[in-house]
Amino acid sequence: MEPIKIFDTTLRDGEQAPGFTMRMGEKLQLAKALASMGVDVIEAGFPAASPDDFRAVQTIADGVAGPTIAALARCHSSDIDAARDALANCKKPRIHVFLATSAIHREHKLKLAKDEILTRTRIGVARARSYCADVEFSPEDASRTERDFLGQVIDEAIRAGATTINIPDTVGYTTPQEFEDLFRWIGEHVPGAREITLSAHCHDDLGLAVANSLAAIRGGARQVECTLNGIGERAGNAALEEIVMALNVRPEEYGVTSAIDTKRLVAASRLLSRITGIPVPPNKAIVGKNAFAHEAGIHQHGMLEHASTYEIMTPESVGFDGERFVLGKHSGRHALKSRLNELGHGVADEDFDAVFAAFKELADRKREILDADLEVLVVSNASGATGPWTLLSFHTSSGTGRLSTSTVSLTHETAPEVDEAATGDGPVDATFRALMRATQQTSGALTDFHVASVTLGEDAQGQVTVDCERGGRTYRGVGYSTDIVEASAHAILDVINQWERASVTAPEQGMATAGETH
Ligand SMILES: CC(=O)SCCNC(=O)CCNC(=O)[C@H](O)C(C)(C)COP(=O)(O)OP(=O)(O)OC[C@H]1O[C@@H](n2cnc3c(N)ncnc32)[C@H](O)[C@@H]1OP(=O)(O)O
Ligand SMILES: CC(C)C(=O)C(=O)O
Ligand SMILES: [Mg+2]
Repeated sequence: MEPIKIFDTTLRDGEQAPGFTMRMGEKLQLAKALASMGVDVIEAGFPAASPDDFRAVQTIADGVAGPTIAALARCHSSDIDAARDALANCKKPRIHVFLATSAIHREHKLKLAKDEILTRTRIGVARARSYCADVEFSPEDASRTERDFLGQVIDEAIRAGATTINIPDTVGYTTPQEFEDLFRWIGEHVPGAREITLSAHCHDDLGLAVANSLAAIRGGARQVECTLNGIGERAGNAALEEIVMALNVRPEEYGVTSAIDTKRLVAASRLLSRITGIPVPPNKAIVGKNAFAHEAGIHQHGMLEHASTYEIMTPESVGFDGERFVLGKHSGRHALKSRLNELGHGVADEDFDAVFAAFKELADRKREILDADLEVLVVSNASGATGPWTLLSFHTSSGTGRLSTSTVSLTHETAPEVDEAATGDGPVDATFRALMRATQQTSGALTDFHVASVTLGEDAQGQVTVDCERGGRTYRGVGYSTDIVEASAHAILDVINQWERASVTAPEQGMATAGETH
């Protein structure tokens, strides 16, 4: 396995993207995290761009040990001198000089002829080399540059002293096949190209930045330029974590190995996200919240049998400590049973179908089922206090300065559907009255009402506890739902069911029940 250099440009190309500006202390913190992760080169900034950029490069050059610290410069003597000055105290400095070479950039932007590009390249690289033994040259927009001319420019840069030639796909235009071929061509046709390091710098305008970087490696690149989370100009740069893990997971494909401590990838990604305030998309490869999460029942079953069924790398290998098994509407019996067992809520086989049905019903209403939701499911099922009345549906309306109304539809174990309506002081009172009327209860009063959130979030379940008084005794009912009025209806019906069950077993004494409080 040959070593490959990981050149991180999060602090330069990454910071160029709108919304990703970082402050000095934040840059230093990120640079230290990159150094601990084992990146070979940190491009710390573009010193000529602003006094702040100059100071950031200087601070990182002075304060971060380990990696080479690179500073970017145009083919302008003042830019190159600024890079030299910012790197003055650096143990491993690199000046990175660039100049666009494609016809589009030459004619429309730089307004320079080919021979002027060659001259400026020579002068710029030689100046940088007179200051620093490590000089990188980038022919900007290389992938849209005429091949012969690109070869001439690279030759000129190598002869002027460049030790790394970086081939940027500045606008994300190339394809993997074309880029691999370009690197092979440079290695075979440009004198001295095999004596220096060839590097790839890809942008993601067509979503091909990582694929193109990997293709460049196959073509002979031994340095790849990339950013954490793939941030950078427009659609971004190639994502560091994706390149590194592709090399790790498929070494036989690329034949190179990086020095990155992959266990630090997730932490570095999160640090960047926290600094910039820009969240990592959940489906982002390697570092996204869902990168190792499974909700689908078939996948969860496979994972429970053997993790390799649906994972090509372990979460530990990238430092992922997030949720793995997410219970939701797509989950199946295997995953539910396994989670309940983990929580210490083993459910008997004969009860499991009921718990699973209640789980699916809740999952249709709630995006994610959390452990507290499972506890509620198990507790509701274990109480066994479900009948004889069941709430089919309800509707309430209420508003400022007007009575609330509630209509309810119920079924009874031994009777057809019943519909009733009532008004009250608020939707809970109206629902209480409608339920009393529908179930033909002649006495009983709602004396206390308490609502609590079972879990957090906008679709959290509410737990409603009601106390109802009848014949000098207080009966307690509990209901759960993502809608608190519905949870109230379930809680009230829980009490009414206790009354009915009590009157069936001992009608004349009004016997105490499981839900009774004194
Ligand atoms: C592909 C890349 O990512 S390249 C890096 C891009 N990054 C940045 O541009 C961020 C930092 N840039 C800046 O702060 C500013 O653009 C500065 C300070 C560098 C220059 O600012 P200004 O002098 O006001 O010039 P402005 O940005 O408007 O235009 C760029 C100038 O650089 C010239 N230029 C562009 N690239 C190069 C180059 N590689 N070598 C020499 N000159 C170049 C342009 O032709 C233009 O020259 P002109 O002013 O003579 O017309
Ligand atoms: C400065 C160069 C390397 C660059 O960022 C690009 O061409 O995308
Ligand atoms: Mg770039």
